[in-house]
Amino acid sequence: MGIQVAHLTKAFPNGKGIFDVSFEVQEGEVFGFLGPNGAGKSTTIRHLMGFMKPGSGNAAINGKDAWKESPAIQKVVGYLPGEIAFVEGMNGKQFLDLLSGMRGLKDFTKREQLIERFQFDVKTPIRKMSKGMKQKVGIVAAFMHDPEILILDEPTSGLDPLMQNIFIDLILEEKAKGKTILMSSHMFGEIERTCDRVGMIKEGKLVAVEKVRHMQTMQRKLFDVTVSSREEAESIRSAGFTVIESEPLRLKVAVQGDYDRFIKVLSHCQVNNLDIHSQSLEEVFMHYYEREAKG
Ligand SMILES: Nc1ncnc2c1ncn2[C@@H]1O[C@H](COP(=O)(O)OP(=O)(O)OP(=O)(O)O)[C@@H](O)[C@H]1O
Repeated sequence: MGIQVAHLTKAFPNGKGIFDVSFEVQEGEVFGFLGPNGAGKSTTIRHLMGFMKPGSGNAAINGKDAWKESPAIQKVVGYLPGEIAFVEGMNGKQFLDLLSGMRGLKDFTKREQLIERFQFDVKTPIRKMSKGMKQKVGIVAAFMHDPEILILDEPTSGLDPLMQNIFIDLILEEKAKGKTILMSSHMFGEIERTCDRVGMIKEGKLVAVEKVRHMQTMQRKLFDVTVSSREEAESIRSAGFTVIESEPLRLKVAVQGDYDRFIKVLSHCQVNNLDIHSQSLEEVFMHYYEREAKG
């Protein structure tokens, strides 16, 4: 069960679109869908919600074809669109009431908790809301019926850092309850903190799917070290690590995993200065992804 996308292709007349995209999100898994603007994240997601007919291939949720069984799917999924289409003239509460009515929602506890958590005045007319406030209404709408599957298109866009953190906590709680979640983003940080696996899409093609944990093991640390003699600098240079920058007494060395051996090499030197920088997962992905692109 969960989410399946198989060879999904949709070419727009302008030549853009998505091409042969395949991935699965297992039940209980949180999957991050990462890519730059215009890469095809929303197009893929719209197919999963049954808003678009695939050119070829298919998308399915819990074994149901997203296009053919779209009404049934929309009932069980919590969906946050990239851009929410609000009904003119409503305030936040009226909008949520409308959706609650359409879904036959009886228990409003979760909805009230979410409104409290995201701290916004639900009675504000939507046309007067900031982008962030509208996003909060969208988040409440996606989560309030406690769906088993959540499909979230750039959920933190427009949220300030405090609210981004509240959102990340919410995802982690839902994950702990066993929810299946697909979320798109162009920010690596939130994907790293929440997701089990990440798929990277570029120009309509899925270029890599990896476990976040695996990406983390590929993370390097950059040691910026200043020693007191040229001999010491040479002993570091010849120890078999990747030296990125080299001055007579100062070296920038990339170390991946074998920190202990590097520290032992340093222990024979007089270290006058030391800075350590962890390569971000985004940098790891970029390298990975350039390598994949070159084949
Ligand atoms: N209905 C459409 N007709 C023509 N082109 C489209 C249509 N929908 C999307 N596109 C194009 O397809 C590409 C993928 O768009 P999509 O919205 O899926 O990207 P995205 O990864 O979600 O980007 P963003 O981060 O900007 O939301 C873009 O070049 C977009 O202009």
